Formats: sequence, C-alpha cells, structure tokens
Amino acid sequence: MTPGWITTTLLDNETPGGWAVARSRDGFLHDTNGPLFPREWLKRQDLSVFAEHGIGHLDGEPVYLLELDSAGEVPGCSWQGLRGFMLQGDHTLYKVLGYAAQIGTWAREHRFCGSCGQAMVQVPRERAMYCQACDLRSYPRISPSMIVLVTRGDEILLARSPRFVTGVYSTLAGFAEPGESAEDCLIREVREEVQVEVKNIQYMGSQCWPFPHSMMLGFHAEYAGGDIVPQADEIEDAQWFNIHDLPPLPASRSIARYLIDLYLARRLGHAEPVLPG
Ligand SMILES: NC(=O)c1ccc[n+]([C@@H]2O[C@H](COP(=O)([O-])OP(=O)(O)OC[C@H]3O[C@@H](n4cnc5c(N)ncnc54)[C@H](O)[C@@H]3O)[C@@H](O)[C@H]2O)c1
Ligand SMILES: [Mg+2]
Ligand SMILES: [Zn+2]
Repeated sequence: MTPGWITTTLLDNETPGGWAVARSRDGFLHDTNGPLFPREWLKRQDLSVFAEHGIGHLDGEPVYLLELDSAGEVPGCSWQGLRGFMLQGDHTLYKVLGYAAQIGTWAREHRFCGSCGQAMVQVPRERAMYCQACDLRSYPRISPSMIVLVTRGDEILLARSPRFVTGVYSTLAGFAEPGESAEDCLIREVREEVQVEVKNIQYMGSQCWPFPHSMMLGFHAEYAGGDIVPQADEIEDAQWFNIHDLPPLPASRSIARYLIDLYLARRLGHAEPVLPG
C-alpha cells in the first residue's frame, strides 16, 4: 500500500468497493466522519448521480467521485463548499476534494466537442475527452495565475477586492493572458491593479487553487516606482503596510498568506513557513 493521495488516470466503474465523495452545486456531502463514504453505501442513497469518475487512491484504496444533478437529502449528512474544506480539516482530504471538483467540472463541461458539437468519449487510460468526428482531444483546464507580494523594506503592498471578507487585505493576483510569460503577467497585473512598477522578481512556489481551476505561481517583487492608484471596480483599497502593523490577512493555507508570512519570517529572522501544496 502506498500511503497518502495519488491521482489515477482512470478506474473501472464496474469494479465495486472503495471510497466515494459526492458533489453537487452545494458542495461536498459530509457527516461527522468527513466527506469520504463507503462507495457502495453512498450509491444506495437516494441521490441523482449524473456521472461517476474514478479519481485516485487514498492510502491504497480507490476513490470515486459521484457527480450529482442536485443536492439530495442523506440522513445525518450535510453539504459544504470546497472553500470550507480548504479553511479547516485534513489537508489531504481537501486535496482529494479539490481534484474531484476539477475533474467533475471539466468532465461536465466537455461532454460535447467545442469544435464540431458532437458527443465526446473518454480516452482509455488517459484523463482526456475525445471527439471521433474531428480528432480533437480536451484535457482538464488549468489557468495559470500570478500572485505577488510587492515589498519596500519594512513595508508590503496589500490590497482588497470588493469580493473579500470585510477588512482583509491580500497580495495582488491575476490570470496569465495568451502571449505572456509569468513575469510579463506579473508586471502587467501590478500596473493594472495599483499602477506601481516592480523589479527583482523572485519565484517562491506554487499552489493548486481549484476555484475553479487556477494554478497559482507565487512571487516576491521589490517596489521600483510609482504611487498607488487602485484600479476602479477591481481594487477597493490598496496600501503600504508596515510589517509590524498589518491588517487582517488571508486564510493561513493560501499561497497569499504564505508569501506574506515568508517575507515576515525572512525580515524578522524567524523560522520560515511551509507552503501547503
Ligand atoms: N490561493 C491564493 O492565495 C489566492 C489569492 C488571491 C487570488 N487567488 C486566485 O487567483 C486567481 C486570479 O486572481 P484575480 O481574481 O485577482 O484575477 P484577475 O485580476 O485576473 O481578475 C479577475 C477577472 O479575470 C477574468 N477571468 C476569470 N477567469 C479567467 C481565466 N481563467 N483567464 C483569464 N481571465 C479570467 C474575469 O474577468 C475576472 O473578473 C483567482 O482564481 C483567485 O481566486 C488565489
Ligand atoms: Mg486580480
Ligand atoms: Zn469535434
């Protein structure tokens, strides 16, 4: 048995047994034991299953996703969004659910060919959908996004979007556009969002962000010029904060928080944090 979580290309749906998670628009089903249920038991519940996908092995046991049409009632169980599992609870289980959510969304959105409109079929032993009519393959979509902590000595640039929890300030982030390098994207996003120039861009690490399919690439960058001008509509407020006087910060498991904590640790000579994958 291999411990931990390993994604698998495909499992045979006809083989009984293993674990299953159930996902609807309301999130994942869970009870006091968490979101993993014995698969055969879960399939006997009164749930409208739209699709079933083998997604991987947890501690050697196969795990399946039941994609539902709607959130049904299961006695003793309730529904919780993926963000709730990200914020608290077992990190490995959150990784299982994050992967399940991305595969479920992608499979649902690629039942028909985007080029000719014919029904697509699952490719054997590969996580891909295939159109026989026009030979098109569609793989799970991943959207690269840059996230950057802009620094100026003892000050860091943090901003808040109107979508954030009240009071919370975070690092700047944005999606890569066609034709851009990671650095091009980072420089453009910082310019667009606060009209500041940066230099000495340093890559710090990455994190899967399954909301719905981002791949966060995290950086530190030094301030090189300009006064903060927040982008209308996107940025509600942006400020330089002294590292000894910070506002409420993003959730501890996010790469945004890691980039901030890492800079503070290096500046103050503390032990460096670990980035949750
Ligand atoms: N893990 C973290 O710590 C963390 C922190 C901040 C942001 N993020 C994520 O980073 C991503 C980008 O951040 P943002 O929201 O500031 O992006 P952004 O600054 O590029 O602005 C968002 C806008 O981009 C457009 N957009 C949406 N999906 C897109 C895609 N796949 N490709 C290109 N453009 C798209 C939409 O118009 C959307 O309103 C988001 O997924 C966000 O959730 C993660
Ligand atoms: Mg942004
Ligand atoms: Zn086609």
